[in-house]
Amino acid sequence: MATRWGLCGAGKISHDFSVAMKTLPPGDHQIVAVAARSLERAQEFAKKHSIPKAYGSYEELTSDPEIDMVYLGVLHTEHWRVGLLVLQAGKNMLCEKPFAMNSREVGDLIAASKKSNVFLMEAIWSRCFPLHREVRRLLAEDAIGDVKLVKASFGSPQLHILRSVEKELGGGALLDIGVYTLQFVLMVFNGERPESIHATGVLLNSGVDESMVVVMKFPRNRLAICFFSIAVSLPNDATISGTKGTIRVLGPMHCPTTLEVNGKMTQYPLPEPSLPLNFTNSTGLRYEAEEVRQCLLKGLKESPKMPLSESALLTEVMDECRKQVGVVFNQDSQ
Ligand SMILES: NC(=O)C1=CN([C@@H]2O[C@H](COP(=O)(O)OP(=O)(O)OC[C@H]3O[C@@H](n4cnc5c(N)ncnc54)[C@H](OP(=O)(O)O)[C@@H]3O)[C@@H](O)[C@H]2O)C=CC1
Ligand SMILES: O=C1OC[C@@H](O)[C@H](O)[C@H]1O
Repeated sequence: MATRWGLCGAGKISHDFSVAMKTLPPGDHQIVAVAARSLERAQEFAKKHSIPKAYGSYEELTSDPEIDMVYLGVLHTEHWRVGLLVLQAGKNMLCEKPFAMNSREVGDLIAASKKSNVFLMEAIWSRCFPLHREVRRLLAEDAIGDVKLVKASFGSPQLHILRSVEKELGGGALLDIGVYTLQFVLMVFNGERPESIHATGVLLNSGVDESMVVVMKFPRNRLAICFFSIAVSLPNDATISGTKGTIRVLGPMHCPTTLEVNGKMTQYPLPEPSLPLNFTNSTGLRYEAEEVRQCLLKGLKESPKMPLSESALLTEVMDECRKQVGVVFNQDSQ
């Protein structure tokens, strides 16, 4: 039986997610409904993507018994509020990154999923790409010896995008794109907690971070450096340096298709989209959708690829970076 999806939010990422779903077998995945804050907008989206049902509120979608899994594609600032609505209604949920605005909100989402005994995953789609399976295999087999240093960058000029720059919309480089570089480091170090974090950054007038550099030290003298910016382009790649070799994930490291291991390149091509996309390589969103389906089929409540404990740690690291750089959201004082 197909996994029956409901989409909360009819914005840019929900569009790309819907296009990606078209690259999967319809017998495995179906989008049965979309909800937006306005019915008209939901209906327009549903028509474009041939989705049978459209709702003018998220509440209506969460009480649709035909939905197995909700994809939450609303702004960062809405993940907590709408996420709680979904989880408390007893629905499984794949929540766009960043999971929420801070550790308190993430803790609430995790607690709500446990209380309702439903599946929950932060949509760190990078981890579901086939290339990542290979990276994990190489690390597990010690193919590059002891990992000593990890480096990851993500720069994307998006100062013209309101949600990237406005504090009330959850703006800043860290939560939007820095999150990918930090999760990469945590993935390499198997969810271990860093011993120390040093973050420095540059703020926009709105008080959110334009650019940041984060240096972390992990147990057994292992280091990581992440740098990211919403003002400039960067290589957007990631390098894992070990005593016996190097693994490089070429840009775009958050949705990667090229892997270099000790100088040898391998490509992992993506399917072509049936409609124009808003973001790079978005047909790769298919892999997280399939990961969710496989977890549901196994009766899992979280994904081993992005466990809830790692989402919690990732958010704690981001909280600490924001504290050091001086980015404070209203949500931090609630
Ligand atoms: N995995 C990936 O590669 C990507 C992930 N994302 C993540 O997806 C999420 C949405 O990003 P994106 O699609 O670019 O954003 P959009 O600007 O397209 O907004 C998404 C939805 O958020 C809701 N929304 C918009 N403005 C407001 C507001 N002022 N108050 C309350 N809700 C609002 C709307 O829902 P409605 O339609 O119901 O009105 C809108 O459709 C973010 O958390 C982002 O991090 C984004 C891009 C790429
Ligand atoms: O997840 C994302 O990846 C691509 C970026 O441009 C976008 O802002 C971000 O949300």
